[in-house]
Amino acid sequence: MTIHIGAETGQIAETVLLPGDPYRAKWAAETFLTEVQQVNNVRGMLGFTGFWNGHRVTIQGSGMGMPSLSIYVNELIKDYGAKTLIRIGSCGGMQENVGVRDIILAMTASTLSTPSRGIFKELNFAPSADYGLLHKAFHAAQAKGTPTHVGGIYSSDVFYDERPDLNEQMVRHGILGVEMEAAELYILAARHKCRALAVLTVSDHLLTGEALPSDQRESSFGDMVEIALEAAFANQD
Ligand SMILES: O=P(O)(O)O[C@H]1O[C@H](CO)[C@@H](O)[C@H]1O
Ligand SMILES: O=c1cc[nH]c(=O)[nH]1
Repeated sequence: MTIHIGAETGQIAETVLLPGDPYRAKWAAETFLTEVQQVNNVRGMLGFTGFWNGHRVTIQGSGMGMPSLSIYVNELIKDYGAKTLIRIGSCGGMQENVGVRDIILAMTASTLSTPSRGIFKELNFAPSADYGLLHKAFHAAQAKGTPTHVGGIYSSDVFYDERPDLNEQMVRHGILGVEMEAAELYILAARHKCRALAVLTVSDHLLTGEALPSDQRESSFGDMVEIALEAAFANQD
């Protein structure tokens, strides 16, 4: 049991999927896992452990933004021994060829700042995904036929952005989408020698203004969860 996670030692699997939304954790656990046990409800940040194709996996909400994710990921790694951490999140599309419902596999995550800024000081560390997970996720997505993009994303500290000039530069430099957690996940994984990846579903588009209606989100998000699970456990069957 930690300050923010009520699970007993041993109740968290080595592989953890991390949606920002705790209700997405509940939906994904109930939809994709068997023998599901709720392992956290501290602050309503729901977490569940169960099995997928015989593999033990935890799905734990991370909250919105890097400071929140940092709390859960620090405790999952340091107190519960998590080794593979895959974010399953929504994001805003930023390129014309990226459509709503498409999947983005975040190879790198640019930022203005992260909770780790203080330790890096003048170093502009480049947060990047675990290549093995990225490679497996790409093949899993291709096998499904889900439109998938691999490349750089932007992890923002704000949802309501006031810097259109910055967005212009990111679009110009090929950034695929914007979300709010992946960069700090990648940094923490690097620091603690864990594997991390962000698998994202495009829920809205910054250039077109298109947004996925809430009733259509579940099925699109399903592909993302399956891709994450297949990547985590590829070659382990
Ligand atoms: O859908 P989730 O995983 O929460 O991710 C995205 O949605 C939230 C903003 O609405 C932020 O957490 C952002 O990263
Ligand atoms: O952070 C996010 C998530 C979804 N859509 C956005 O535009 N931003």
